[in-house]
Amino acid sequence: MKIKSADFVMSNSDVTKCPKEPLPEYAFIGRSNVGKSSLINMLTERKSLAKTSGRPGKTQLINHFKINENWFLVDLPGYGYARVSKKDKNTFQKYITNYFLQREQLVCSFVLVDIRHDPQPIDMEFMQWMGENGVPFAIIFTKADKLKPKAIERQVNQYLNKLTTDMWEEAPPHFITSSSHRSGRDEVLAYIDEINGQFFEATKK
Ligand SMILES: Nc1nc2c(ncn2[C@@H]2O[C@H](COP(=O)(O)OP(=O)(O)OP(=O)(O)O)[C@@H](O)[C@H]2O)c(=O)[nH]1
Repeated sequence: MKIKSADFVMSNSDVTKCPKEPLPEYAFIGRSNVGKSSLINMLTERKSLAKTSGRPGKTQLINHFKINENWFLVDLPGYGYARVSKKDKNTFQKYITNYFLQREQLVCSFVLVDIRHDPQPIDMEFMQWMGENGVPFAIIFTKADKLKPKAIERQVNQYLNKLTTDMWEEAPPHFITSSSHRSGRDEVLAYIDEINGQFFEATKK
């Protein structure tokens, strides 16, 4: 997929105020500092569509970007940031939960995990919650440039084994990416393209 346009549309914390256009939507979520902003900038070929920084936990809203005038990319707040107060955490959980459960045009979410880390309870719990609530998702492993191929394979297998042993028969789709090396981009975009095709085919009927 060629990215012809990528435009910021709005930020808010209320799912009912999200854009009304019936376009397929893809949410990106993961632990703070996982490399989400860098990934979004790599995918869209924009230097700072999503703001990158070394300061974890800065995105606190549901951020909509319109891509190629025919799908939405949604940048969600990072979870598990220790310095966010308990009150903020509860508010965060509520509006993010509402977003996942109520946003009809959300066709797939990408859960980002740092490939260097072993499966963390917070990520597993989140994926389990997505599965239980029928929210389709794929996993994006980030920062693959930090590991050698053998170690990448080991980490990916660890995740997939854990998911298939503890949760489901089949593991969700997964992608291995590095924003620093610009790898995995074509695969993620091809996947989005494929789902977009299915979405527009289904809405024609
Ligand atoms: N080596 C390497 N570092 C990366 C990669 N992607 C991001 N980083 C670094 O990881 C840190 C966090 O990156 P961000 O893209 O800001 O992460 P984020 O998930 O948006 O962070 P939050 O604001 O906490 O949500 C930065 O120091 C990035 O330079 C990658 O592919 N490879």
